[in-house]
Amino acid sequence: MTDHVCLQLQSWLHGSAGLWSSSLPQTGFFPPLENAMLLSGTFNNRVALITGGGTGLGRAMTVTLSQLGAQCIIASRKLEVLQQTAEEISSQTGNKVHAVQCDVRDPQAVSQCIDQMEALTGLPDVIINNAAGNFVCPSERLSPNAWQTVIDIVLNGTAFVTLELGKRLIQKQKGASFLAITTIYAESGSGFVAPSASAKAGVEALYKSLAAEWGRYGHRFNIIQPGPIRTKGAFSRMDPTGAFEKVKIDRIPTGRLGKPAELANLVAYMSSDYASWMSGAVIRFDGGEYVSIAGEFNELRSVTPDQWKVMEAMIRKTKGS
Ligand SMILES: CCCCC/C=C\C/C=C\C/C=C\C=C\C(=O)SCCNC(=O)CCNC(=O)[C@H](O)C(C)(C)COP(=O)(O)OP(=O)(O)OC[C@H]1O[C@@H](n2cnc3c(N)ncnc32)[C@H](O)[C@@H]1OP(=O)(O)O
Ligand SMILES: NC(=O)C1=CN([C@@H]2O[C@H](COP(=O)(O)OP(=O)(O)OC[C@H]3O[C@@H](n4cnc5c(N)ncnc54)[C@H](OP(=O)(O)O)[C@@H]3O)[C@@H](O)[C@H]2O)C=CC1
Repeated sequence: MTDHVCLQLQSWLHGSAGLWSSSLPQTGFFPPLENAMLLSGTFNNRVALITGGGTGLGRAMTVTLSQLGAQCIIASRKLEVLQQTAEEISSQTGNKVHAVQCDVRDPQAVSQCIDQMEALTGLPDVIINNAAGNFVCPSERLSPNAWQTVIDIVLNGTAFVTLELGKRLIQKQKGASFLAITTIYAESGSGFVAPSASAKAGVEALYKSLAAEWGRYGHRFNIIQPGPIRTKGAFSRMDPTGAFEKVKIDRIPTGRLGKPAELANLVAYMSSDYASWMSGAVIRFDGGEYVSIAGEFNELRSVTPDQWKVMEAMIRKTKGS
């Protein structure tokens, strides 16, 4: 028996058993709740700008904020996509969603887009910097333009939107909540997405800096780092073959991907007056993925109770160093 368990352990250590496969099957402990969490009317008489709000996670944020009473503006490059999303959400919630075309890489376009927005709704109370560009690529294959494109969308785009709106809000003495959507690897860095990691780290530095500087103008700045949540935009560029999805799920302690509506509830809370004392916060929202990857001994999840008996006996038998 003991020899058999030792052999199993050796085979596991040498990688013939799945390193990340847990000895306990996930039993659906963490079902997602996808309805809007806050009270209806929480965002009545509020205007929310969501960059990249036409698709994926930005779209889900727009649905939730609109359900809760906000008048939303969604902005990105593809006007047709924005218009369709805006119409669908407006008719679903009864609250107007406006579509405004804007390439956040271009500061003049950003300024014009904000002019348009001011004419439509006045300056926003809630700003969600969600637009992004990303793709997996070995760093030695990146061209200068590939690097620059991601930095321009993510870091410069967020800065142009935030600074232009911030200046106008300060001028009008109007408070606002700013939120940036980054990623869990903004902190750790990550191979194969170096431009995105660098840009998202820059966004976090910008938001923490402004949280300190612009609280005096009534502005809050917070950050959410989502873990993997299925969207066409992300998954088609991060896992085009689908080969890595199971690996990802296996290393998430809650045993599943996140849902767009779950993230949208957190966005709504952090953008609402219920969070008016929250500024400079960085909230990781990843089902436990980050700590699961980081912990030195977390692979030991694969050790079975029989294997633990053998290992414990070996450890206890050892005397001295
Ligand atoms: C290990 C397990 C992995 C499993 C993963 C599973 C799930 C994912 C989990 C987590 C996700 C975590 C984080 C996600 C972060 C995100 O940001 S996801 C958001 C993704 N959404 C988007 O990217 C939408 C917008 N993107 C785009 O429009 C385009 O993709 C692009 C960013 C490229 C910008 O488009 P455009 O301005 O039209 O640029 P170009 O096509 O002209 O390209 C500019 C230069 O970039 C080079 N380039 C483009 N694609 C690639 C590529 N795949 N590889 C290498 N280089 C690329 C292109 O050649 C241009 O450079 P040159 O001019 O040729 O030098
Ligand atoms: N899904 C996930 O697992 C994760 C996502 N994230 C983050 O969540 C956010 C949303 O991503 P997700 O919904 O998955 O992906 P999407 O691709 O659906 O969203 C990205 C959005 O950004 C917009 N966008 C891209 N370039 C520009 C630009 N130059 N100017 C204006 N808008 C632009 C796109 O619209 P258009 O093409 O019309 O311009 C699109 O709506 C991003 O910040 C991403 O980094 C972070 C961690 C995990």
